[in-house]
Amino acid sequence: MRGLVIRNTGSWYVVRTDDGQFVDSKIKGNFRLKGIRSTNPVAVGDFVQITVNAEGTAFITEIEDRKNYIIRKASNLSKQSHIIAANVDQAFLIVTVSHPETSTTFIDRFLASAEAYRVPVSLVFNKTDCYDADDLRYMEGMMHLYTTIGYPCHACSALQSLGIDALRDSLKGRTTLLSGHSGVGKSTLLNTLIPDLNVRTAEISAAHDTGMHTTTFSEMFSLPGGGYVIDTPGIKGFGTFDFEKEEMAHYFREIFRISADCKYNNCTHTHEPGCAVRRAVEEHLISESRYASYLNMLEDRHESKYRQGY
Ligand SMILES: Nc1nc2c(ncn2[C@@H]2O[C@H](COP(=O)(O)OP(=O)(O)OP(=O)(O)O)[C@@H](O)[C@H]2O)c(=O)[nH]1
Ligand SMILES: [Zn+2]
Repeated sequence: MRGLVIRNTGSWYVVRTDDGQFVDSKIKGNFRLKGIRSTNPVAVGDFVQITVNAEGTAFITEIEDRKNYIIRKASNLSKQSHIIAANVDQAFLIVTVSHPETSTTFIDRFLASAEAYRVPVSLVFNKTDCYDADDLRYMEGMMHLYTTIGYPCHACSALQSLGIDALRDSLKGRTTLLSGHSGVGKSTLLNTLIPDLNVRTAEISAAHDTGMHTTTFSEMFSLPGGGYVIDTPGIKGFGTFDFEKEEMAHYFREIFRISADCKYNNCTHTHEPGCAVRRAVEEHLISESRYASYLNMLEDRHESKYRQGY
């Protein structure tokens, strides 16, 4: 029987079969996936084949090829990775202008890593109900900036259900990873999008699930209008990605576009003569905050923060 892995609690996986049943499943035998040494060979978002036992539980016997997957290193020194989610269509980065403020550095790092993983991102500005005039003006500026670069933006209040319809539209029929700092309102948004969520999570949480609510595991929720949202508690960004100094610009779309005009094709856009990027920053064609994030990531590269994941 074919199904979708919607939840992982240690050695057990909850599989939603194509005919809508939830089956607690375990891995049979040793799965070795090409190219990755992973602590969890099967991840939320995987399509699998299962064989149901007499007790009603099942063995996962096969994993279908993945369209993509998002990983982070299991620990700093480990070569093993943890797969956060598989087969992701897009990510929603939930941000707030205040209560708490999400920094542009954090946003730009997230966007850069999403570029590396080739996952399209939309920015969702939440808590608009508690913004003052300055906050709103700042948010509009940010929305303009990121929309221009090519990231769709939404404004909403998860608490007051404002701006939720537009979100629903772009979530429909897709598998969306939900990310953002702690406290920006991810859980609140999930509950607004899926009003019977509490009931549903209770329903699918099987007997084997005891003590595993430490929210370190990703979980997939099906949306009333079709599509899925993946909640990744405790994971603020995409995992690791390695890159050379000259490649950093690839992950900043507008910087990359303009870098075609730099004098040197290995330009790092820091000090080189004839740098079109630095000129564009001076002429306000590239935002200073984006350029600052770019420099910031270049510096951090030496400390290999991005190899460690976060
Ligand atoms: N004013 C206002 N408060 C909100 C809104 N959305 C969430 N909050 C509040 O912000 C706080 C944090 O919300 P959560 O939904 O728990 O945030 P989270 O992103 O899930 O946080 P973690 O679970 O720590 O990752 C709660 O007190 C919510 O009531 C909103 O749209 N407006
Ligand atoms: Zn340059």
